[in-house]
Amino acid sequence: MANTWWEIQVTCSPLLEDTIFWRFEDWHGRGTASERWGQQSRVKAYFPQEQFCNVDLAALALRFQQDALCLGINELPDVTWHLIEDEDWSKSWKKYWHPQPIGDRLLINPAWMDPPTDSSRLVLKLDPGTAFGTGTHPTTQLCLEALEMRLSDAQPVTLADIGCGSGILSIGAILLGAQQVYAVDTDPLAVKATGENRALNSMDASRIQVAQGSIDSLKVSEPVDGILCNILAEIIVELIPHFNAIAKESTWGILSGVLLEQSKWVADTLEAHNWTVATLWRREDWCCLNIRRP
Ligand SMILES: C[S@@+](CC[C@H](N)C(=O)[O-])C[C@H]1O[C@@H](n2cnc3c(N)ncnc32)[C@H](O)[C@@H]1O
Repeated sequence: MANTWWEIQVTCSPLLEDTIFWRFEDWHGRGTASERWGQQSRVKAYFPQEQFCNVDLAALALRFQQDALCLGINELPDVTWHLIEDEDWSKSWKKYWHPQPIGDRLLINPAWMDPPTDSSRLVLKLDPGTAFGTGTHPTTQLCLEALEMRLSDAQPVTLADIGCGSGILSIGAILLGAQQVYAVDTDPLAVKATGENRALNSMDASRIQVAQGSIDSLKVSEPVDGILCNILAEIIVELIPHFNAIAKESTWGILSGVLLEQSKWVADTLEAHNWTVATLWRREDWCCLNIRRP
């Protein structure tokens, strides 16, 4: 465990907030959080000191400015960073993360807090560690809400979770009634976090089988009923041609991590591989594609 952390703070136009948030999550920022600051947004994240040196941080600030220019935002983001000690760090980011209801049935509860006693929701306990997936990002929320709709008929289904991160979708799926989930992630820290969160939720290792790798590392013995994939569009379009190997005629999918302007590109790729977009759900600049066979 690191003793010293970078606290990076970006004050920017609300139009840039999502991009900054996503970049922080993609770089495995701990406790990524955003809040309104007058007319502006303020996004913060924490990183172990050894992850960046000052030069890296200066380059990162430049990257955010380029993001603003690419999006046609004239008001450039203000980026600051400073080092804080371990104890301050845990107080800093944990204070932004509270129990969070998602959809009608789930409640994401930080591992270090007692779940509320007055809620009838299914409690998903989570300590994301350095992995993506706290439930605060719109793409994760959209996937969980879509799962809730898909699994409400309580059919025993088997799922693949490609890019499982903290394991939030796999665990949410089991809570919502899925029988078994096969999860993979290319990041070993995500594989570890998924295993730890599975245990935190008292789920047997056989219900969520997690492995390091991508779609070809899924340990499925037969086609799955549903595919979950919340990764960036650039990666999803590379994975789509491989979906057929783990799917049957009735298999459905929930894909997110796709920016609205990328949705046509992803839909066209799906159609070229015998999939169709049944519904497209939108939150902020992101969308979630509910897919099935034509
Ligand atoms: C946006 S996070 C999603 C985490 C979680 N499933 C959620 O919905 O919040 C994407 C995850 O995909 C992983 N990833 C990236 N490329 C991948 C690939 N080609 N195959 C499998 N996982 C990948 C990343 O390491 C990251 O943990």
